[in-house]
Parts: sequence; structure tokens; C-alpha cells
Amino acid sequence: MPRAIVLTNPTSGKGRGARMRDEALPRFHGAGWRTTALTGRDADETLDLARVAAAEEPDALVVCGGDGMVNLGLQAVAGTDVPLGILPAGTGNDFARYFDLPLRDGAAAAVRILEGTARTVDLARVGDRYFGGVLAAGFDAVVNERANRMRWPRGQMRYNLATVAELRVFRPLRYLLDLDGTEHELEAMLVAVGNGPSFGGGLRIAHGAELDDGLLDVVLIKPVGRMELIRTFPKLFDGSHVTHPQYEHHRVRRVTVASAGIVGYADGERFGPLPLTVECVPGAVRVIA
Ligand SMILES: Nc1ncnc2c1ncn2[C@@H]1O[C@H](COP(=O)(O)OP(=O)(O)OP(=O)(O)O)[C@@H](O)[C@H]1O
Repeated sequence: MPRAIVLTNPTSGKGRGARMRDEALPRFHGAGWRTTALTGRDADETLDLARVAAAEEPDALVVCGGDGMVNLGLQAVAGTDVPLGILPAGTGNDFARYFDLPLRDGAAAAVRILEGTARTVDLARVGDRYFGGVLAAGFDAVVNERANRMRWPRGQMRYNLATVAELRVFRPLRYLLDLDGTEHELEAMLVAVGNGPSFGGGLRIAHGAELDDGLLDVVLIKPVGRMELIRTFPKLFDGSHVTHPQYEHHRVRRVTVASAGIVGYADGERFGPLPLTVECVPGAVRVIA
């Protein structure tokens, strides 16, 4: 009898996680699977549970949550043969979007896991920590840091207010990049390193990035005025910003991003202050898609 260990982030998608897990489990049982459902008290405990779960070599380690939860699952299955299943219960779900998984529907997502096949895909690695989607360090990171300092309001509105506040004062940043051994000094609004194409809920900043090409897509948004930034922003949803004259793009195996006082966020999680070196790890995980 196949076995799935299902790890849920109850805080994901404003509490959607537990509901999606409860929709999904009967589908597994109906298909003759045995399940073990686990929930950590916080992200650290969840990561410990995920590592122990992967060591048990189940037929699938299933994470129920958003990109942060997927990120925890990736740390646990990277370098193992355990396939990762995803019940996308988050707000952004960018990793799940890449595989066209059904969002916010536990039963449909469970069926995709039960009927899907495992695809071997690349991860990006920073030190000993992996990410599946996009690491961004620039305007968006400054907005995140501002939002984290705010006590009110909550949720998406906090990010909207932080974005508006930052737009008023933001100036292009100086970066030093090392792209596969070649150094570049430049000014930019944002530097993004894409293993996958999108972040922030379908913003295709690294449009065209593929999870199985053994390469990272480094995207530079060179200096643009405030109004131009606002005008260009909606183009991120379909990737049409790539034709903008201030957009620059490189495909590399390894990149170091440095800029004073800037923090890098990947898969929506804080990865720490720059400089950060990101390396592509080809074929690091199997994802059921
Ligand atoms: N018990 C827990 N297990 C896992 N993560 C938890 C837990 N409690 C709090 N968290 C935190 O929840 C945060 C958000 O999780 P997640 O990404 O799964 O959902 P989301 O933010 O709604 O979705 P998305 O990242 O796709 O927008 C993570 O940063 C993680 O640290």
C-alpha cells in the first residue's frame, strides 16, 4: 500500500491549509493510499518534521501550504528520491503555478498527485539552503522590509501601503554582480535570480525561466522613473515587460549579487543580507506534476 506523509502549514492562505488537507485526505484513502498527517507548531518544527518524514522514504512527501511551505519541503527532499507533492493552499503559490496545479482545491490537487508523474527539476542553492522559484533583491525586498516593520494593517493591504510609501522615496541601487566569473557593476531597481519564472503570485519577473534547463535566469531592471515603474508593473503578469529597454537578462550557472544594505528574499522567505551567491543544482528534486 503506497504511503503519503502530508505536512500542513495551518497559517497558509489565511487558514486555508487545514481545509485543503481535509479535502485531500479522503482522495488518498479512496485510491488505496495510507496517509500520515502532520502539522508543526512553527516553521522550524515543520522543517524538522519534513526532514524526518523524507528519511522515512514515503511514496510522496506532500506539503499543504504556500511557497514558504513548499520551500520547507524542498529542503527536506533535495538530494533524495522522495517525490514532493503539493496541495497549493497559499496566497502566491508560484511554484505550483509553474506546474499548472489546481490552486486552493484540495480534492483536485490530491487527484493530480495520485495521477501525476514525478518530474525531475532543478533547484537554486544559497549556502546550504535551497529555493525553487525566484530570489529577488531590490525594490521588492525594500518593500518587504518596510511591510515587516509595519504593525498595521494586515495581509495584502500592508504590502500595498508599503509599496506606495516606498515608490515615493526609492532610488536605484548600486549592485556588483558576478555572473559565472564575470563582474558587472551597475545601477538597478531590482535584481532577480529565477530558477522558476514567477514570484508574488504570478508576477513573471523571470519570464522564460525553466525548471529543468540547468541554468538560473538573472534579471536586471535598470533605472526607470516612478511613473514608468507603475506603468510597467502590470506587464509582469504576462511577461511582456521583457521588451522594455531597461530590462536585461542573463542565463548563468552561478551568480553573486552584492548591494549595500539590501536583503534577498526567495520563495517569499527572507534569505538574508547581500552578498548572496546562488548556484543552480540541476535535477535536485522530483516534483509530482
Ligand atoms: N506551523 C507552521 N508550519 C509551516 N510554516 C509556518 C507555520 N507557522 C507559521 N509558518 C510560516 O508561514 C509562512 C507563510 O507560509 P506559506 O508560504 O505556506 O503561506 P502563504 O504565505 O499564505 O503563501 P505564499 O507564500 O504562496 O504567498 C512561512 O513563512 C512560515 O514561516
